[in-house]
Amino acid sequence: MTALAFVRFGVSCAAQPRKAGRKAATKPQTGRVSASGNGASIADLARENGANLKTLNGTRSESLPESSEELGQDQKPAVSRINYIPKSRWPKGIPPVMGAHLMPSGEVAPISTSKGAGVGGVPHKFMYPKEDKENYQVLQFASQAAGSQGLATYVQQISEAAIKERGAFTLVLSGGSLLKAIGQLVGSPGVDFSKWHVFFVDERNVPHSHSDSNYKGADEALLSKANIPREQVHAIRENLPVAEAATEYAGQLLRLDKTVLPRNAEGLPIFDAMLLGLGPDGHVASLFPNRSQIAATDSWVLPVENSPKPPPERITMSLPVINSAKEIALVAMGEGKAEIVQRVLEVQSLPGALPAQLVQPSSGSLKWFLDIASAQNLAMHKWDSTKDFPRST
Ligand SMILES: O=C1O[C@H](COP(=O)(O)O)[C@@H](O)[C@H](O)[C@H]1O
Repeated sequence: MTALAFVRFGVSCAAQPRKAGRKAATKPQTGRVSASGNGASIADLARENGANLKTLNGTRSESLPESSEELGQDQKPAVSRINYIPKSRWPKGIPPVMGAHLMPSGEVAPISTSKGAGVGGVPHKFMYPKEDKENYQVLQFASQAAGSQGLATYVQQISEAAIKERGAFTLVLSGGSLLKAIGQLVGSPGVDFSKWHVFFVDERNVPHSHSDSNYKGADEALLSKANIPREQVHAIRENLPVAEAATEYAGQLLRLDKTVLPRNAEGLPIFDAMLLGLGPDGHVASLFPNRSQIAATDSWVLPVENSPKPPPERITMSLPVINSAKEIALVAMGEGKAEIVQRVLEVQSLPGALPAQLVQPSSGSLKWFLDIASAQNLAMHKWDSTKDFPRST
């Protein structure tokens, strides 16, 4: 049995563009195409879609220099650490599309921490552990615009179902690039924002007016435009010491009526929808590789100090809370996410090295939202082969 279903939206249409300057597809195809048995590789897919194969197959020359000779003497050690991007590569700063960030050490954060795994040998394949994970899906859209539209539609559908069922919809937001997609729902008939309760999976410990604040991003993209009652926007408090902010947020969640935020058998909150971004190092929320927060099982909300991605102080929901959600969307679109998407979906990391691999809802469902650019390194056509790719046994 295959542990992970793969669905392509719209990618079999002729000449779906992925380059800027060509009009992007905005509507997802309604039909679903299973990867199994169609024999198409990502390269085939790219050809079908008019993508430049050389770019798709080439190593990401913008990530790493061709050889250490390109670097000055003082930067050579960075090259030997193959997971690190030399700062000299982008004198004007790391392109935001890479989602890169400087660590307190002054180095640029690793694209992924498991790159060495399997080098020179057979990589260990990442598998979602249980066989009965029919609820885990990878959705690949023909363009970022189509993926954003797909995400908006997904949220709209969950919202409608939840409101019909119990008169409320609970949505947990991340910061970053996915917020704009949800903003598209403003003005959509059929979205009853008055029943929405919005939460934050993580926040940076800065004032809400600060450009680093996830609340600010959500406010600009959605909250200021949609008629969600302010008391139903459950923000992580600003201007508190980080540990207090975490405790205060857990308190906010605990105090909510169970008709709004039900609990599961373990007493954990069941959010209707949780939208997670994917950092270039494999982080989700503010759960960073190899940090103690990943292992925390006794708190709903955790403080983070010395975050490898600035700002250093953050507040994050814990993995048990994330994994109790009914629907989780892991959103990673654009070429800058291609490498980490491949690592997370196909290469088994050391425990804790890729937090995104630990997003495994216990009884809910997980959908990856990818576009053709972020999925370009995946060997999805092999996923159903237990010989080539023993994802499930
Ligand atoms: O720092 C963060 O980064 C992740 C990923 O953001 P993206 O812009 O690369 O999508 C985000 O999901 C998280 O909420 C945020 O605090």
